[in-house]
Amino acid sequence: MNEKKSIQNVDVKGKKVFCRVDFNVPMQDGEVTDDTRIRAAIPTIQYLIEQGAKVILASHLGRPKGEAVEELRLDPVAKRLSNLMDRTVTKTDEAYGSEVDEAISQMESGDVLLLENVRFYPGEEKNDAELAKQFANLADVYVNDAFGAAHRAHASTEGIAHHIPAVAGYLMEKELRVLGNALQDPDRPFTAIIGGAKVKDKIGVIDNLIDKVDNLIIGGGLAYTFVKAQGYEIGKSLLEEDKIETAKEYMKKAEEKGVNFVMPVDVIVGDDFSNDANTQTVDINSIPADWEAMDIGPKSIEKYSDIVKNSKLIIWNGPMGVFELETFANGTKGVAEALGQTEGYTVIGGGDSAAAVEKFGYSDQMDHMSTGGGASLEFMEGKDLPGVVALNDK
Ligand SMILES: Nc1ncnc2c1ncn2[C@@H]1O[C@H](COP(=O)(O)OP(=O)(O)O)[C@@H](O)[C@H]1O
Ligand SMILES: O=C(OP(=O)(O)O)[C@H](O)COP(=O)(O)O
Ligand SMILES: [Mg+2]
Repeated sequence: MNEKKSIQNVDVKGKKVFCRVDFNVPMQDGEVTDDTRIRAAIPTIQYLIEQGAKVILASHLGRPKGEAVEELRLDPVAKRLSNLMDRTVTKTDEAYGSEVDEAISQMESGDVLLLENVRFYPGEEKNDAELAKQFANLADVYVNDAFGAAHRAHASTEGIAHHIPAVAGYLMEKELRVLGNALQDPDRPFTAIIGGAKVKDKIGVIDNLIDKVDNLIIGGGLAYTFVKAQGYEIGKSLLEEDKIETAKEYMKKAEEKGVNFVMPVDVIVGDDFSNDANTQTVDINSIPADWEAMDIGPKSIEKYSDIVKNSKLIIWNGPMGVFELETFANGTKGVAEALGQTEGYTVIGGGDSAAAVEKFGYSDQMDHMSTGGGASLEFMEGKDLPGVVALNDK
């Protein structure tokens, strides 16, 4: 990262700045339920304002797959940012085009504009060259502060950087510095806890983590592809069918390398994806058909907590269960508590994991709360992040 230009190495005074942020925040009923990622981007936005730049913010929200989805518009995000910064944030209903051109032409130094969800355009995730140019045409300088999306080579995270001067924002810099330091010659025992719902994205990370960690704990929706790979039935639990063989290979590799591969020993199953679901606590080999495993059970929490308390470095990405529903929150709460109590160095990554830790009141006890889940995992694996690679060298 040292070799990439940062916001301080470029003149932004009075310039139009396209600033990619990760405002992919948890939402419910049109309200932002956790604004960690919005707050994390404020130092960069504030700096740009102080420099008299015209700040054009861009972000994705959710996975709208290239078309406009009403619930994924960024208006609630603009409102929250405006409240947090106590200033007007103009929001456009497009991310480029005549409405945007008009709004930018009205901007004065220090004004802040938020473009519409960039994933409403099919070219965003395809890293379409034309769309990247459209974005670049809006501004003089590109700042990437979206660490949480830096593992994506998309038009607003990668493509645009090839057209105008491109530098890292403060959040991007801080994330790379802190995560880089933690991973350099890690203290041991080194434990990784991986959960969450983005199974396809995250399962591959395990391969490289096995080469680095002493304990690899699996939980959340990610666990059940492994449970299935062990030969147990998983009812209606989250499954990535075509990753079962991969899961088997990873478990074998962990055994060969002497890595302690830790799976849930019991789970809470529900008959409905709601707080009113009927629930049962069952051993991992007894998940009933037609039920869905939505949290880890008490024996698993205890097992995971013991390992966490005896570790010197713990990285955690992905909730242990559907923590948004109180009925299935105990696993995530229990693991968060153990991380809060351990003397080891704790790194939490991911929009939803950070939201959970915040919700349960443990964020002050963590050593580093990363805004990136998939991004922090890929970085810690040693992979290059396309959103960083594309920035200008010093
Ligand atoms: N057993 C499970 N079944 C279904 N979804 C789950 C399960 N455990 C966790 N989840 C969901 O995983 C989501 C977060 O996953 P992910 O985005 O991968 O994590 P992060 O944002 O921390 O990187 C949460 O919304 C949570 O409800
Ligand atoms: O929320 C995000 O990642 P995370 O769930 O791993 O924390 C980022 O905004 C990336 O989103 P994406 O996984 O839809 O590309
Ligand atoms: Mg997430």
